[in-house]
Amino acid sequence: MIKNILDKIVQQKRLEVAQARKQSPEAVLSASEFFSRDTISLKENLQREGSTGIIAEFKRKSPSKGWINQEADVEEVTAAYTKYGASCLSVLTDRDFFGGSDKDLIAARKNNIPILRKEFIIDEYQLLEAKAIGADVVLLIAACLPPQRVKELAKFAKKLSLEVLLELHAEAELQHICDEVDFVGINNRNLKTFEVDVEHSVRLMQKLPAGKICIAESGIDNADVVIALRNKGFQGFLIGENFMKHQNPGLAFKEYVEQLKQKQHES
Ligand SMILES: O=C(O)c1ccccc1NCC(=O)[C@H](O)[C@H](O)COP(=O)(O)O
Repeated sequence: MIKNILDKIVQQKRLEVAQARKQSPEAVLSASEFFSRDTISLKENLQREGSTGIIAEFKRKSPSKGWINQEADVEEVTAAYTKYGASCLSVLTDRDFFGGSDKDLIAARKNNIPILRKEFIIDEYQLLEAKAIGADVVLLIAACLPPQRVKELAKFAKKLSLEVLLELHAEAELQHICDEVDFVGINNRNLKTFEVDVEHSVRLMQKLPAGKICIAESGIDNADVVIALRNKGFQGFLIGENFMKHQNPGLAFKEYVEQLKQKQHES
């Protein structure tokens, strides 16, 4: 029985992985021009003095909103995100639910900042793919994986020099946190109702073990929220729709960062 959207997405991923493995076996992936490149560290970027901490997402559509920006040009948008101070790019590579593709990430790779492959990872093959298309960071979603699989996949990612963001939605998933993950993300979007509540990340953060870099995800719609979350100890802020809903997401990002800097200066 399908319980929420993630179950549906994971079902689709199983089919996609089986098909992709036939089309491009591991040896093909490891021959990619990006496979041997040195990855760029998000950890270092987030800890850099003056970092905005913003992980700016290229997101054309979503299960909760349908099409957000069907026309957006990935090269143009990610270049602007980079130019105006993103600490990292997040690129959705899922086609069916988010309108993304591996090609989008390859296009975003022209920018010299870390890139998160935003994907629903259930298999080591997808980590090889991430490396082959030029990602630096991968996402593991606790709600899709048992704790032991998080550990195995995170270990495999580290061998490929990929940093790992573990995403939590609920307190019951705290047991998924392991030494191999670099960042713990708390997603504010309820997967059953799609409601977003930024206070969710604040509440759950208080239960996290010390020592992990925390990233707040979803529904962060203004600079005041970033400041409030930073004051609570978050170092990263994953933001998609708030920029992508504008005709010119890069300009929306620029204005957001200007507001953030202005407010930080005043406080
Ligand atoms: O965005 C959705 O509707 C969604 C539905 C089901 C699973 C994941 C979903 N989003 C993935 C994300 O984590 C967000 O794209 C990311 O946190 C940015 O969120 P936002 O700033 O609210 O676009």
